[in-house]
Amino acid sequence: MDRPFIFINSAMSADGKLSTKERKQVKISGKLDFERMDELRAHADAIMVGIGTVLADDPSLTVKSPERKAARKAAGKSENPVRVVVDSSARTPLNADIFKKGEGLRIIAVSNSAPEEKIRMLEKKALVIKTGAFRVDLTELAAKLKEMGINSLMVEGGATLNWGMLSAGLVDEVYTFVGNLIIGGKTAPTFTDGEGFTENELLGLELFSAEKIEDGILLKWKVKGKKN
Ligand SMILES: NC(=O)c1ccc[n+]([C@@H]2O[C@H](COP(=O)([O-])OP(=O)(O)OC[C@H]3O[C@@H](n4cnc5c(N)ncnc54)[C@H](O)[C@@H]3O)[C@@H](O)[C@H]2O)c1
Ligand SMILES: Nc1nc(=O)c(N)c(NC[C@H](O)[C@H](O)[C@H](O)COP(=O)(O)O)[nH]1
Repeated sequence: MDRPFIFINSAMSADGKLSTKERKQVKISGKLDFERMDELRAHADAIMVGIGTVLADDPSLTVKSPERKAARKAAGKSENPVRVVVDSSARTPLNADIFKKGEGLRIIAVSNSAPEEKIRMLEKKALVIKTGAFRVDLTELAAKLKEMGINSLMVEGGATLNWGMLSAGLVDEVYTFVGNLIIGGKTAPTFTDGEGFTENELLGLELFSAEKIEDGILLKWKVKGKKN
């Protein structure tokens, strides 16, 4: 395959929302689900988020457990997976936590229409990859990551990037933790936003695991391709 193995891991409310209508982060996962997420991060070659998530949550995307960081080191890897931001217009703030915290390569994926001056500033902190005219070409980006030796890629949202990856046929597996709360709001981000599929484009999934974790449930799906 000319791209890495790609999976999405997200936490959503019982009504399918990723955050509130103000795009404010909500604690959906409990301690055990955050531990599971840390384990997934520690085993991934790279983690990817959209610029919407960086602007809303300012995540560091680092491995948290000292034991897992040490295990990565012992295996000759950096403490953290490569951190990738999909950011067509190069809006990533220069003081974002992904730059401030932890060691390891950062990649900012921009489009060819991103402002050159901002790209030069980002290049002091990260590798900048340009693909696509106005929007990052996710297929080309995935192929470039593979060329760099990235064999497993964990996508951590948000709603628009999930759509971009799923609709481009770039996702092998989807892990959704469904938490014990309702967020509501028709403008609150859901697991997959974007344009949405029409009736005859729907994406089929196969459930391969359902596990109760604290007061929620973790569902694991394989992506099977077009449903009909
Ligand atoms: N609960 C969770 O697990 C979880 C995880 C991550 C984010 N979130 C939430 O999701 C929200 C952010 O989601 P969002 O949808 O606003 O932003 P996002 O993180 O999905 O980023 C979207 C941006 O990615 C960029 N992009 C570039 N090329 C693209 C392409 N080809 N396809 C798709 N996107 C492309 C665009 O600039 C787009 O605006 C926040 O509220 C955050 O708290 C929740
Ligand atoms: N798995 C998960 N459960 C949640 O309940 C929740 N709100 C998020 N939200 C994802 C979001 O982007 C977080 O901000 C990053 O998971 C934080 O990452 P850092 O700790 O900064 O590395 N993710």
